[in-house]
Amino acid sequence: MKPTTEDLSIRLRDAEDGEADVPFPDDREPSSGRMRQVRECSRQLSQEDNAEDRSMEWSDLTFTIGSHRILSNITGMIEPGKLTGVFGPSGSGKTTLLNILAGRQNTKATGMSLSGQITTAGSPVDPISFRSNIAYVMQDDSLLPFETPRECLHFSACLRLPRSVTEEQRQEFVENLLSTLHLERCCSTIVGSALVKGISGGERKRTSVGIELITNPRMLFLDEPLSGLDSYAAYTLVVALKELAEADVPVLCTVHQPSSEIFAKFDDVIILHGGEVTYHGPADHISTHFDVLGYPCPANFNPADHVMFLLQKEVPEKLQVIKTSWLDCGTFKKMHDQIVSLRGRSNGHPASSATSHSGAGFCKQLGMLLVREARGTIRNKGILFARLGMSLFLASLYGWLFSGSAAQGDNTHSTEKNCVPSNFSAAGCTGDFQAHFGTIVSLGIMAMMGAAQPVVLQFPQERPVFLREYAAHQYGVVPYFISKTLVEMPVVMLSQIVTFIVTYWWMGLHGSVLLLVLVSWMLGIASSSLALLVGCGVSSAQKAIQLAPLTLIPQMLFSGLFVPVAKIPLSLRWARYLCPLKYAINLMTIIEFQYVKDSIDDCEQEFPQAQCMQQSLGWHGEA
Ligand SMILES: Nc1ncnc2c1ncn2[C@@H]1O[C@H](COP(=O)(O)OP(=O)(O)OP(=O)(O)O)[C@@H](O)[C@H]1O
Repeated sequence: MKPTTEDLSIRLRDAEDGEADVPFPDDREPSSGRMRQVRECSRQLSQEDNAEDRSMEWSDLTFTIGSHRILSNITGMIEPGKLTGVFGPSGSGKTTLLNILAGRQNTKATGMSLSGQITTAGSPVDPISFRSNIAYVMQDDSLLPFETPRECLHFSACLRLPRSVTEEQRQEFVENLLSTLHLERCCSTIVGSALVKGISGGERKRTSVGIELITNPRMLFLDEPLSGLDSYAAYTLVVALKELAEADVPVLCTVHQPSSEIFAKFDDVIILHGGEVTYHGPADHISTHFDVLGYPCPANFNPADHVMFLLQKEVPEKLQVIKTSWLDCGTFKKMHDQIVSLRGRSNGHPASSATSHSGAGFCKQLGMLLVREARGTIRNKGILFARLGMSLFLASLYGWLFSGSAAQGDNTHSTEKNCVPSNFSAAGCTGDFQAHFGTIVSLGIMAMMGAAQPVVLQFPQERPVFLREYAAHQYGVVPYFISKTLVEMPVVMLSQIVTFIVTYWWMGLHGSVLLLVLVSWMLGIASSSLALLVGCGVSSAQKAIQLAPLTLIPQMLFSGLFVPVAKIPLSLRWARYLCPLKYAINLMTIIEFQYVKDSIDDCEQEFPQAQCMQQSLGWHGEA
């Protein structure tokens, strides 16, 4: 005969009574030496002590999007001293639960609704305003590829620890953290990326954890920290997390498929299925729980695998029985009573929220960002040489294409009568003048594109790092932008010098080479700032590439090459004031054609070509 839900509940209670010497929650003896030292050190350095508030409880959490119930009546808690894992099949709601508790899930958009209560040490919290108290390590590591683990930790320590902390203390803390996370061997190797080999995935993950430990967080959440790691790297990371938990920081992490060694490291586990809890309690009690429900774990079988297979192969009616039995069992009731008692003690007082603002002032932020940006630019030799190589190649191509096209005007001042340069054809603004003016416009366009193109992709790639650091109040937008621009300036200058060294004599230009380099450099800076703006407005590199022409192509239309300024419809003519390219081309043509300007002024009435040039260049108040 099939056991009823009531029978199962009684059997579960009996089984739990037999284990009365393992109370929930259990008080394990903290074993970690080094992690505890790091915690103590960060607590002292950040001058905060909130050890008592380090628990989180949630009850009856239900989250729906439209008609889709993603989480259903979830109740649970995490406590200091414990490493808690959230397990479950794909799509069971693990990430959603973690994000809601961490205040990183948008729950207020149209069609979304969240109900239930979240408290910390019994005091109600709004997860979004409490989020700065929770360190969160995302599934994809947000680290800069050309920084080393030591530099990442040092950067974070400089900007997040209070100003009273000395440089020696900071360095000592960083070294301590590196050795606690077993990062000594790779501390001077770059992090790397998909294209550049760097430290291993496990080391990257431990670096991310280290960054979050700088400011003494109340709790640490990690989304799928073991994904992509080999079994040993995954194990060492879990050992580090366990040590951290034992040093009084509750750690909650989602895990897809833990090995038995990893599973054994967890103190508590939450098993989700279809947005509902099937088990939440001590990891070493899970086999007994499912055994009582009629699903004994075979000998020498990983209990996590056993439960995961069970949840995926069992029919819906039986799964419903498992879920109902959980709400009826003693483990759940003890946890529920503990939550009620904690909330009763706090008397509904809202939780204190320690907001961590940058420990550094504006100049310190700017200095740190400048050093990091310059370091990244110098180390990223591939991109640096590609930029300079591209300038060299394009300059050679342009030089070849326009070779000598500007040189023919040298006889301009030679005769009194023929005062307009000989390169102005009788057909008007076409022919040689067009080629001469074309050299200037194409140099301008090259400066604009060459500076904008690399930057437009840069921010979308760095976006996760910026968002993480900005959310942690490490620095403001202004120092970030200034540092990027300041580091971009010498790079743009270098590529303009390369361009003009190749083209100036080859094309036979007349204007001052220094002024031409200066103007195209300013154009490059303006264009890279514009590209940064486009990059900031979109979430991915692909979108940035698609949007970039929107800002660059209209500038070319107002350059004066395709249609003279005077012929642009009045209703559109104002737009040229928004185009750095137009300003630069005006300046460059004034510099380049200065030697014929007087002649053109003198001959304006006599030669229609001269008037045409006045219009193209925007002289006589048209610019
Ligand atoms: N914005 C959304 N709109 C509709 N459904 C969503 C949305 N976000 C998540 N879901 C659904 O919620 C369920 C839970 O998603 P969640 O990412 O939390 O699962 P998970 O357990 O973390 O899965 P995995 O292990 O594969 O990452 C899934 O069925 C998913 O399709």
